[in-house]
Amino acid sequence: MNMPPSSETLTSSAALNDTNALNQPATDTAVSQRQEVALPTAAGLRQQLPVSASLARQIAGQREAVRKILRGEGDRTLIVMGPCSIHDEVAALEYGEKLKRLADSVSDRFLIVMRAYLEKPRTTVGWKGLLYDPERTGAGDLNEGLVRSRRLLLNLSQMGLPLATEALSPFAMDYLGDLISWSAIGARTTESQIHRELVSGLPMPVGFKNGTDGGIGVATNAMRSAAHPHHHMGVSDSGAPVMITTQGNPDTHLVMRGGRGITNYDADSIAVAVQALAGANLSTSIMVDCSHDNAQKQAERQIDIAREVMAQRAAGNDHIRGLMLESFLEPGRQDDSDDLIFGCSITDPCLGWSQTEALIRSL
Ligand SMILES: O=C[C@H](O)[C@H](O)COP(=O)(O)O
Ligand SMILES: C=C(OP(=O)(O)O)C(=O)O
Repeated sequence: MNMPPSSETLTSSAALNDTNALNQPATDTAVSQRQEVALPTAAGLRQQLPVSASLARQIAGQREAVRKILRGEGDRTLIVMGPCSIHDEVAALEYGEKLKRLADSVSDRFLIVMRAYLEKPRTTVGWKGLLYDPERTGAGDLNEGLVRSRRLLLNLSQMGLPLATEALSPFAMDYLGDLISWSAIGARTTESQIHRELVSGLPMPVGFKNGTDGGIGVATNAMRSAAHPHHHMGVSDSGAPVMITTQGNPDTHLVMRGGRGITNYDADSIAVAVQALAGANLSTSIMVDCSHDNAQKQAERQIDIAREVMAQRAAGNDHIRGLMLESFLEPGRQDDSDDLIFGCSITDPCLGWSQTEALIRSL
């Protein structure tokens, strides 16, 4: 049966026959509804704020130290700890100084890596971190955010601290990744193919968080995907669109953070996860995130969780290789305002410094 052409078909075939229409630039609604502001290229920012040869050697050594722990070598436990997010560089540097002293004093038992989180994934909307909106006005200023983020990472690295971050924008790592020794893919993005492709090309160990529903299947799929080579679209160091080919990242692991209000740091949950990882022929090294759904947004719960997890490790569970803690100078959290408490989180609640120090020494 001959169907009459739809009005859409008529429009497009009319346009195809109209050479003038073909020569007109398309009015693309997706493009016309956004504004663009030029950013520096990744190479340009790295040149403006360079990593010296000795700092690059330090970071290569720190990545290797993290890798060894996650590969099961040695007795040390990796602890990734620091603020939920950094909104104030002065407070972050003060925290970094304290952390460095603490890290040095327990370095026979722990490798402490500072959380230097500059991008926050939001459940819906909210402040997205220093990188996106350094003045926290809501206007966003990525030019300023990139410079301030890189300068802060450089200053913290120069103190001798290994640094951790969450890789959220697939482009941010080109600007900052040379300063990072361990990276997370968050619960909200572990299922994303784009993030798995990104990890496949990253030069540092990466922890995939379990999904926000608490299930580990998404993270184990992520580990399999990220271990694989990929071809994907991206932007070169000099700002051109390119096809990127990655080799696969052999150093990924699972981070257990609970989900949907249910915790998963107990021995049974960890045993189930180890079995699933072993069954999939993946690394059975596990980091327990003592915060997020495991702590049910109550920062102090991290103390008991960290102790309980370290007790499992002391009892012989060698699969547990790392802990994550959210900690800052002051305990708790605050809503953003013009009258902020110095060193207190404006995102998730954190342990204060004295609680943090006491906890690490007790472990
Ligand atoms: O770690 C921080 C938060 O849990 C995460 O960014 C989500 O925050 P939100 O639910 O407040 O948006
Ligand atoms: C957002 C974070 O964690 P998750 O992805 O587990 O919610 C975080 O560690 O800051």
